[in-house]
Amino acid sequence: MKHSIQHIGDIQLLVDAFYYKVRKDSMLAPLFNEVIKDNWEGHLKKMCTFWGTVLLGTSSYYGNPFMPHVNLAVEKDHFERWVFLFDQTLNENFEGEKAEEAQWRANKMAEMFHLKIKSFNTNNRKTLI
Ligand code: HEM
Repeated sequence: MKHSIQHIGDIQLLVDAFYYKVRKDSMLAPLFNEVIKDNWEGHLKKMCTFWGTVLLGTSSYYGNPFMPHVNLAVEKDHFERWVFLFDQTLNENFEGEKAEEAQWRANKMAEMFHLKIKSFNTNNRKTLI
C-alpha cells in the first residue's frame, strides 16, 4: 500500500527499492558496480543518510554529493534512466507531499549533475562550475 514519507524507515524502503531496480538494470548496474564493487551495503547506508537529510532534515549526511560522479562515463540516457527508475520507485510505494518533493529534487539534481559533468568534460576536464 502507498503511504507518505515520514520516518527513516520510509527512506530505507525508498533507497532499498530504488537500488534493487538499479542493480537489475543493464544500463546502470555496470556503472555502479564498477565503483561500489562489494560495498553495496555501505552505499545504501550512505544514501539513506543523504535522503534522510534532504527529505526529513536528519542532518546525517556529510560530504559532496556531486564529486563521486565527475569521472563516471554517464550521458543523458543514463540520467534519464536513473530518473525514470527513481520516479517509478516513488510512484509504486509512496504518495503525498514528501514523495512529490523527492521526485522534484531528484529530477533537479540529475539535471544539475548532468550539466556539471558536461561542462567539466568540455572544459578539458579542468574546471568545475
Ligand atoms: C546515471 C546516474 C548516476 C550514477 C551512475 C550514479 C553513480 C554513483 C556512484 C558510482 C557513486 C559512488 C559510490 C561510492 O563511492 O561508493 C554515487 C554516489 C552518490 N550518488 Fe550517484 N549516481 C547517479 C545519479 C545520482 C543522482 C541524480 C543523485 C542525486 C539525487 C545521486 C546521489 C548520490 C550521492 C548523494 C552519492 C554519495 C556521495 C558521497 O560519497 O558522499 N546520484 N553515485
